[in-house]
Amino acid sequence: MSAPVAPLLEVRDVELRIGGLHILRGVTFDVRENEFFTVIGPNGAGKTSLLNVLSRIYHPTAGSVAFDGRSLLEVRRTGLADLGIARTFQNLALFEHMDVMDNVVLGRQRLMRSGVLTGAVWWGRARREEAEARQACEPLIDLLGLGDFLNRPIRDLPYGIKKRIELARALAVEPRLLLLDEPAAGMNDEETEELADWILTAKQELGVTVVMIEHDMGMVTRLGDRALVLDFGTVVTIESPRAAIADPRVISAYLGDETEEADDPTATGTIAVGIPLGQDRKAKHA
Ligand SMILES: Nc1ncnc2c1ncn2[C@@H]1O[C@H](COP(=O)(O)OP(=O)(O)OP(=O)(O)O)[C@@H](O)[C@H]1O
Repeated sequence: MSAPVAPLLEVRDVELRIGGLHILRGVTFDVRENEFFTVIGPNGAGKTSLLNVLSRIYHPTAGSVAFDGRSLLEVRRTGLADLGIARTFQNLALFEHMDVMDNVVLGRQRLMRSGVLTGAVWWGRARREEAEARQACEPLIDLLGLGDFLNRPIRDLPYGIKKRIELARALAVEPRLLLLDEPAAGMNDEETEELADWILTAKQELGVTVVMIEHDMGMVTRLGDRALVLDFGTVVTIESPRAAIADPRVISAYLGDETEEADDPTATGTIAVGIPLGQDRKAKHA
């Protein structure tokens, strides 16, 4: 009998308190290698805070986070790329005046030995490395269908393409684990559908493990192997996305006190997206 494979990411009893707020409460889950793991939950549930813990922006008050058997809590944020962890943000973080290729190549910095300063000294080596980095990014540019936009400044491109460039830049790190924070935020249905295709293509071709926060339930059910549902910083359930959005505990988490007034929240495939964070929800964090 073969030994069970250890999870790639192990999160145990994570607590996060900031000021008077208790943001994450005993959050525990595993992500398996090659899995597409999604995190859903109402506004203010703690999803981005959880991603901030995984990407070392927030240090948890208690609990442990291990990546490939090693504690992440001893790793600096700047060391994540070396470990093979990359992240995208809810708001685009691209250099608007630079072209597509330059933005994507920036993602490879950790793989280049010459930094900006050493580059000034070892000009020749830096030039060579940059040329190699550009060459190494070409298959990724092709994979994500960005070839036609290569030398265009980011600022001239539509939002949907910019999101794809951000994905390419994160993938240029050659990560084992990719953290996506609401990739479909601000996109229309068509753009969302298209981005979902690109994410799936990248995942399949590059064999990367993904943790994705997303409000668009169509995207979550289409891409996700499992969904972790957070509410008030607590894990409500971890199950297949379809089972999760039909789970009465999840429906009631999304609807809060409005359960009796609402029709079937899953009917549109976008369960309760945009339900505002009411006073009751805020009070419960304290
Ligand atoms: N640095 C911080 N300082 C104070 N409060 C914070 C901080 N970070 C997060 N919070 C609070 O923690 C709670 C959870 O926020 P978080 O952004 O993680 O939720 P979310 O589930 O990602 O919400 P949304 O879906 O609206 O993005 C919120 O009440 C938020 O105001």
